[in-house]
Amino acid sequence: MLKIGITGNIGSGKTTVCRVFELLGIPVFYSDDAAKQVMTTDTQLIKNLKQHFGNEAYFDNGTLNKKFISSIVFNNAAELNKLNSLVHPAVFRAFDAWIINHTAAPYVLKEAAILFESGSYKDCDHTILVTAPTPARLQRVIERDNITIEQAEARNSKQMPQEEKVKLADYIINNDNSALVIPQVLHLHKLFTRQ
Ligand SMILES: CC(C)(COP(=O)(O)OP(=O)(O)OC[C@H]1O[C@@H](n2cnc3c(N)ncnc32)[C@H](O)[C@@H]1O)[C@@H](O)C(=O)NCCC(=O)NCCS
Ligand SMILES: Nc1ncnc2c1ncn2[C@@H]1O[C@H](COP(=O)(O)OP(=O)(O)OP(=O)(O)O)[C@@H](O)[C@H]1O
Repeated sequence: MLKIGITGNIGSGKTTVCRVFELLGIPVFYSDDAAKQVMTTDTQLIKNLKQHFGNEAYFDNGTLNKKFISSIVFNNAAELNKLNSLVHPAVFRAFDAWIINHTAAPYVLKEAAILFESGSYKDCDHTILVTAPTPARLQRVIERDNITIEQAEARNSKQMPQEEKVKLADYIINNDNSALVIPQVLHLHKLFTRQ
């Protein structure tokens, strides 16, 4: 079974594109969601995160204080690296456990915002990059997450530039509204299922 990594910079529309693959019956592992999941269920990881970021990283009811963590990591590269080094091994384990339940699928998608930055693209048979121009991407996340342009730019600046990712990706899905997304998805689906 093929493992396909799918990524794109913040606001590119990778989650939206993944929903189309799901409509075709393709299982999608959402790394961002998995990260949030392990950060609230893996007791050793929770302990390590509290030890490093302080008890404020969690609310009293055990939920993650995303605003607090974001305010630290998206303004400091070393802190983001530390967060990544604590969280990513648990996400990789979650993916290995997840894929066991999807061996009947012709291929699976691993959606990750930082597929190339984290090096996890090396474990994938192919990679897809979802692209859109930076101003459109920032505008989308400002509206989706109700954040300021400065906050959106800070997050964007922590990611490898889209033009670098274009060089690394095997396939591109253009989501700038100049081309329809569904035919691009169907084209790749045919390739991966050898239809
Ligand atoms: C910092 C956290 C708590 C903020 O949560 P919040 O719900 O507010 O934002 P969300 O997760 O939707 O992230 C917003 C966007 O920021 C970008 N982003 C998230 N994590 C990272 C990261 N480690 N490096 C660079 N960009 C990132 C992505 O484009 C993402 O879609 C959260 O992003 C997190 O725990 N990140 C670390 C885990 C991680 O690396 N996740 C990404 C894939 S495994
Ligand atoms: N072609 C498009 N035109 C306009 N809005 C779009 C388009 N594609 C996606 N969006 C919207 O832009 C926002 C970002 O899309 P989505 O959440 O799929 O991006 P993402 O790449 O997963 O982002 P992030 O890395 O921030 O999680 C969403 O609100 C989505 O509905």
